[in-house]
Amino acid sequence: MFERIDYYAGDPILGLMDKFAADNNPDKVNLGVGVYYDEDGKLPVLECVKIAEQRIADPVSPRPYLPMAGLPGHRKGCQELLFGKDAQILKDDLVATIATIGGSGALKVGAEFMHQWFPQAKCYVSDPTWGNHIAIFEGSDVEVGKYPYYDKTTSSIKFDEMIAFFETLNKNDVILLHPCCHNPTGMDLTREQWDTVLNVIQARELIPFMDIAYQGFGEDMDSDAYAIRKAVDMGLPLFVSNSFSKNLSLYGERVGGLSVVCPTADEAKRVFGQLNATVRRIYSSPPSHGGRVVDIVMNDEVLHEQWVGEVYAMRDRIKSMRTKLKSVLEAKIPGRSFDYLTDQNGMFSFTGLTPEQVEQLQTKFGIYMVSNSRMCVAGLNSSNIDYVANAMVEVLKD
Ligand SMILES: Cc1[nH+]cc(COP(=O)(O)O)c(/C=N/[C@@H](CC(=O)O)C(=O)O)c1O
Repeated sequence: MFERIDYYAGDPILGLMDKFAADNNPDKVNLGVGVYYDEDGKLPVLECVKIAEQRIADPVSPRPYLPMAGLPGHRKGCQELLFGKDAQILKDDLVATIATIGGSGALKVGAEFMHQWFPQAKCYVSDPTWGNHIAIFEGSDVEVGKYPYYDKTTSSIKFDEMIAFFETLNKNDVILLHPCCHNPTGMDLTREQWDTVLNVIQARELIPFMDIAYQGFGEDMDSDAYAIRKAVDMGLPLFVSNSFSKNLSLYGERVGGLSVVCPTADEAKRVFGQLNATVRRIYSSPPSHGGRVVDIVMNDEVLHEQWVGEVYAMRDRIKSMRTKLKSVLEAKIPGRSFDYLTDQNGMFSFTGLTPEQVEQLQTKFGIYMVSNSRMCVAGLNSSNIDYVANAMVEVLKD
């Protein structure tokens, strides 16, 4: 019956978690999956989340189905985080926002919506990008192409090539963009570069789809949303998928959002309805617990302020690990530049190691990076950073 079904080769990122768990090396270090670990190597529960969960736990309340679009407070929290508390588009009801099953769920609903309502549109992703971007859109029968983005030889962005490529695209083609903390390269556009990209998108009548999964880990909550808010200022139609997995450290609670900025309130109403219909036919409604945590943290002023502080502490620890690793490596390999570690933003660094060197790190040292050489810098801490640096020196020498 099922003998013709292909074996699943596994996911290049999530598959690392199982391999890491099975590794008996006492010195093993997980620099694979994009998860923030604290200075003790532990996945934190944020203080603001603890308080929110205490409120949810006492008094205990029933767990009815949520609306297809999720809790209004979850949706409001997404909108204010992405567009700003006083954004005119929110006052004018121009944004259709639903709560989703993480950023992945937001991308999936967005892809399904595009396939249904813009069937001719192709989706273009950066080269390289988060691998699941391609799988999610192709899984919704949206044809996926790649735009030039990262130059491995110079550890820089192929900006002119990217712009030239955008200028060849057709009306309503979708461009999947990372507003900050690019995954997997960590290389972000400058504000001037974003302005140029958005001008081309406007001129070619392309549809920007911005996937922001690390808001707050780059510069700050508002700066990280620069591209999003600039697109709004320009009056562009805009899709935004956001994730609270990393900045609320709620990975397993599956909380995110999908927002669509529309030209009129009537269009926003139409889009909102179809987003609901799309949710209904995929998973009916989003999870309750995570949605309530988002609602409480995002809408309680005191908890929101505490949350921002906790995110910036995570951001700053990652930045300190980047600086430390760079200085240790440059001391051990004089004359070789490791500027990429501090040029890059957010959770990831594209180390440029070859697949063979990445494999050696794993088999000889128990250090796990993604095979494309992506390192999750948030897996580094004071007790493992010298071990990782020495191992990198070893494999770089071979
Ligand atoms: C850019 C991006 N977008 C969306 C997601 C999905 O987030 P979620 O809210 O958990 O559905 C991730 C997750 N990235 C990390 C984990 C993964 O691969 O699923 C990663 O890149 O390691 C991203 O890196």
